[in-house]
Amino acid sequence: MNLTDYIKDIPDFPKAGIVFKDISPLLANAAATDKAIELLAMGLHNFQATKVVGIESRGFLLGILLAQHLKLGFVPVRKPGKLPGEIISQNYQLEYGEDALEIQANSIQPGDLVIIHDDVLATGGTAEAACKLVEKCGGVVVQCNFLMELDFLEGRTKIEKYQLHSLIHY
Ligand SMILES: O=P(O)(O)OC[C@H]1O[C@H](OP(=O)(O)OP(=O)(O)O)[C@H](O)[C@@H]1O
Ligand SMILES: Nc1ncnc2[nH]cnc12
Repeated sequence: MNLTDYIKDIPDFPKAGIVFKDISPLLANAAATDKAIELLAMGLHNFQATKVVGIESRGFLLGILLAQHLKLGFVPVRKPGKLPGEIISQNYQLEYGEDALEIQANSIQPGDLVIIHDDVLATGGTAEAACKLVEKCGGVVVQCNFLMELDFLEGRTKIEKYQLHSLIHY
């Protein structure tokens, strides 16, 4: 099975000039989803991870399945104003402007070994902010894990100090 058969290019979405990588066909196919999780999890047992962190919103979809597959708890990193209780925030640069991500302060304990999952690594700002949030909580990022990496955007340069694994490169 070739997972790229289940990822559809949508030209000019959400803006003109962007080719959006739509994972809906993959999610709609149980065997393809299963294969993606099996491949994402490969080698991860070696990291002795204690948590999987998924980034809102598409990072939740496979992130929770990955956490279950590894028998680990799942922790959401969310866009501002979505999480209750004590939260920790991290600002990051977008192509134009700034955004922020948040995590619940007690969701990661000092010493937790964390796998960060998202569907896409593009410019890398989102993943870098998620890594910083985990570290602000005292956790250690043991791997950043992506279904897809858009190589031409060079997002990996922002998170080059971490272990990085992307299943599919464009
Ligand atoms: O590497 P970057 O340039 O930071 O971009 C990658 C992020 O962009 C997308 O999320 P988006 O903001 O579209 O949100 P969504 O997952 O809720 O659709 C994707 O799911 C990653 O989280
Ligand atoms: N081209 C793209 N397709 C899907 N998600 C993205 N996130 C950032 N760039 C993306």
